[in-house]
Amino acid sequence: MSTTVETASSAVIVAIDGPSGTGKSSTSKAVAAKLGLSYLDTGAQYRAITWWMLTNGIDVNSPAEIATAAAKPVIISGTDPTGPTITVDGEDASGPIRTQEVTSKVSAVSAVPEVRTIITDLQRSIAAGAVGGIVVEGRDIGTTVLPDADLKIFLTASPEARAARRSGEVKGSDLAATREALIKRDAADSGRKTSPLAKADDAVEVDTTDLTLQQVIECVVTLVEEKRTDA
Ligand SMILES: Nc1ncnc2c1ncn2[C@@H]1O[C@H](COP(=O)(O)OP(=O)(O)O)[C@@H](O)[C@H]1O
Ligand SMILES: Nc1ccn([C@@H]2O[C@H](COP(=O)(O)OP(=O)(O)O)[C@@H](O)[C@H]2O)c(=O)n1
Repeated sequence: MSTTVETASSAVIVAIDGPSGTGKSSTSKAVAAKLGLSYLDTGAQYRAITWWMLTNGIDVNSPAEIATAAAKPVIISGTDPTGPTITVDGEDASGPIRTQEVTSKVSAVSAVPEVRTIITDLQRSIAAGAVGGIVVEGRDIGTTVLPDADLKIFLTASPEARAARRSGEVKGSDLAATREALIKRDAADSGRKTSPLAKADDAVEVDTTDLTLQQVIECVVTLVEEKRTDA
């Protein structure tokens, strides 16, 4: 299958990658809403397939079992940035995919090549159908899913800043434990064989450690507008 995604000529495709807590989701949603683009959270899709495996008795420590079951769940992503949705076999999965159990297993499930092939195809078809353009965020969008994206951004931030942001979301969470879990997940995502978390050679790197979310959003909006002017 070709990796080139064809969309209407005015449509812009933006790929935003980076590790956990760098601001991918918040930035991508805000940029897409501001510029009238669709939005796709690819992490939510990997979380959804992981949740399905866990609730359907699949041994998530067995890559062979995961591979055999990978094509079974029907995952549908709604791409409105002001209200993104995700369903699995018709059921709203937006809550259950954010549990600690799913977070701790998602790297193992998403490392299985059969899972990546299925989810990557799904992502490409969603991007191709986004006639007004789309912001797609994840770990391998600029390198693998949409290598011809018009603009590629790679967000980074220090582990301390990322852990502080993540623990700020959960009341009573332990900062040190959050930091350790985050570093462990980054290592698994960066170290896997198939389509690891990586910066594309032609991606613009933005270190968000000392930037406010608003500053990051403005930076990305400016980069998209520059691309549109150049086109
Ligand atoms: N530049 C920033 N400064 C402070 N907090 C931020 C910044 N970017 C994002 N956040 C906050 O950090 C948390 C994680 O952001 P999120 O967008 O979910 O990151 P990611 O998708 O990369 O994991 C959210 O609560 C978000 O509001
Ligand atoms: N393009 C992507 C996106 C996510 N993922 C996997 O999905 C997990 C969850 O992604 P996420 O974006 O929801 O993670 P958070 O950083 O938001 O916690 C990641 O840790 C990866 O294991 C991936 O492999 N490839």
